[in-house]
Amino acid sequence: MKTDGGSDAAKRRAGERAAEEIENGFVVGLGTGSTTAHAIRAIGRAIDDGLDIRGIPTSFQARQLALAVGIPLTSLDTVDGIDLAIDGADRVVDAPDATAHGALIKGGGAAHAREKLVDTAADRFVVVADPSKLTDRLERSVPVEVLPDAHTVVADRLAELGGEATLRAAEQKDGPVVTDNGNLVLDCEFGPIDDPDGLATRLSGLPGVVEHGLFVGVADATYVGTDDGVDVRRY
Ligand SMILES: O=C[C@H](O)[C@H](O)[C@H](O)COP(=O)(O)O
Repeated sequence: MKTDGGSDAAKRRAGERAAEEIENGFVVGLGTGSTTAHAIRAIGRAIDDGLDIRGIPTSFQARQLALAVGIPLTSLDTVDGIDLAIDGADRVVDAPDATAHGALIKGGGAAHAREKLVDTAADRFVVVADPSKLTDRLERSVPVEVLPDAHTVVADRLAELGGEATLRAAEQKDGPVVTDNGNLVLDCEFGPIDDPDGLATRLSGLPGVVEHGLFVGVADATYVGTDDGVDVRRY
């Protein structure tokens, strides 16, 4: 599984705390990544103890883990809604006085397209993170999932927006990362992103872009695991 540093104990505290929010009968969006994996394992243990819920995974990885720990699965087109989504993030803006407070960059594991679909469909979306993910403003590259035929055209459009795009390369395969949806990922460096909402709108408008990793105004709370507990930010 891809990881991005951070303490595993802090990730576990955040994930397990978020899993405690789940009530009997919930439909739960199951995010992707090493932090959410702790929530998924905790949900599996709660199911062993009698909790009755259904999960909607956001990736192949989340689905495999959910199956392994015994979470009954369903799909977006089978349910009336999602009660709660739990998902990780690569960066979380932690600046209460800034309009971007709570904005996220996701997609370090190339799962952001399905994650955004599920996270935005949920009545409540809780981010789980360790302190290494918190930042005053977004500076990390933005993952942009593109149709395979579109990667050079989109890279040119991203350059016009001031970004430098790199096609994400696979690590144990020659060639690019191919997403769960059969697409490619451009990681785009914009430098400091002062207006994530505006950039998100421009990225969404580019033909060939399937989804980008800026999540602005989507999260309802972030649970930050620490050395000895969990700090909660509500938005
Ligand atoms: O595509 C992957 C997702 O957006 C992950 O939720 C994100 O990369 C955070 O993963 P982790 O909890 O492993 O840092």
